[in-house]
Amino acid sequence: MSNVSPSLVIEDLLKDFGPVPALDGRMVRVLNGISLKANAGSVTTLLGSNGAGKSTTLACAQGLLRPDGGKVSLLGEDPYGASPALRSRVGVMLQDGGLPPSLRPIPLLRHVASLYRRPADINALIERLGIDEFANTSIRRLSGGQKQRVALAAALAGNPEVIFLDEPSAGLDPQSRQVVFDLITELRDAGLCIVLTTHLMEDAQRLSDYVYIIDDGLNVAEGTVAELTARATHEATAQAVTFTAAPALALPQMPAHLLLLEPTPGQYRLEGVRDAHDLASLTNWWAQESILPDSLLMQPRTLEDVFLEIADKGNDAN
Ligand SMILES: Nc1ncnc2c1ncn2[C@@H]1O[C@H](COP(=O)(O)OP(=O)(O)OP(=O)(O)O)[C@@H](O)[C@H]1O
Repeated sequence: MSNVSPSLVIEDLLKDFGPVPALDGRMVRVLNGISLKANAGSVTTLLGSNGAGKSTTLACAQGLLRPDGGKVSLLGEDPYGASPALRSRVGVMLQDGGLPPSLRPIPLLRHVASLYRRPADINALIERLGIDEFANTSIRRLSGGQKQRVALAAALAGNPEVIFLDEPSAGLDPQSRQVVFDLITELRDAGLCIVLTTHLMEDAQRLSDYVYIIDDGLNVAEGTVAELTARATHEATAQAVTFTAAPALALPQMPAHLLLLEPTPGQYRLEGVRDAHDLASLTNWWAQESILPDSLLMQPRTLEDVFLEIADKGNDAN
């Protein structure tokens, strides 16, 4: 770990919305004490289900919303009501784009870049993100994925040190998604602090250096993808082994923590495998019955498994 201070520090963040008419005019607390840090040269991801509080956390981190408690420090300053000097060091890509609908993308991007003292090479960004392909279409008529690409270019136009990306891959086709992912990785390698939100586990797994899992306005787990998935292998639900063999085999008795199923004819699945002994329960049966599977797959833990376990625990506790 470097001794450089984190670009973003959030401590015990609280945020209330309301009054909400459906709740007899009461306020509703949507952030319940979120704490996190994000470093330069790193992709920090807030992962959580719909309504978990990710966008609200970003809005407080960017200074768009005033927190009701806790502290936010962005590049050493409180971002709420911050100086223009701080704002020029930060790029923001909002979930709904926030782009003026009647303008065409390229004049818009050139204008945004001209507002900054040290703008990015806007032509290079336009080419990189394929924006010239729809240069003559107004923002209003762009597809969701095209708008996303323009919004990303606008967020990068000022050459920011920190960039906030709210669901950057939403609505993108596989090719554009790859372009955006490569760009994010390059910006990270160039030293930017990138903070993004997603509820897509695969995106989080591919892009993140550090992940915070947010649930009900609180960070409930954190770590690198490797740390989060490794931790889960020691927990109750472990890896699954799937294999294909002749259909309708008589299934043997397995140790109580293992579950052997044939979900579809000839496709078998052993759940709850924690160690080599568990695997031996399976291979001993194959040896006794002279079964040689046609295919075999160990399924490593994914962020999705970790996320679902945490969500299950949350539901059990409620
Ligand atoms: N202005 C508002 N007034 C009342 N409630 C709000 C307001 N803005 C957000 N909320 C509520 O706050 C909660 C958190 O919303 P937020 O947008 O931060 O979630 P999210 O994790 O980003 O979700 P998603 O993945 O769906 O974008 C939700 O229950 C939402 O309905």
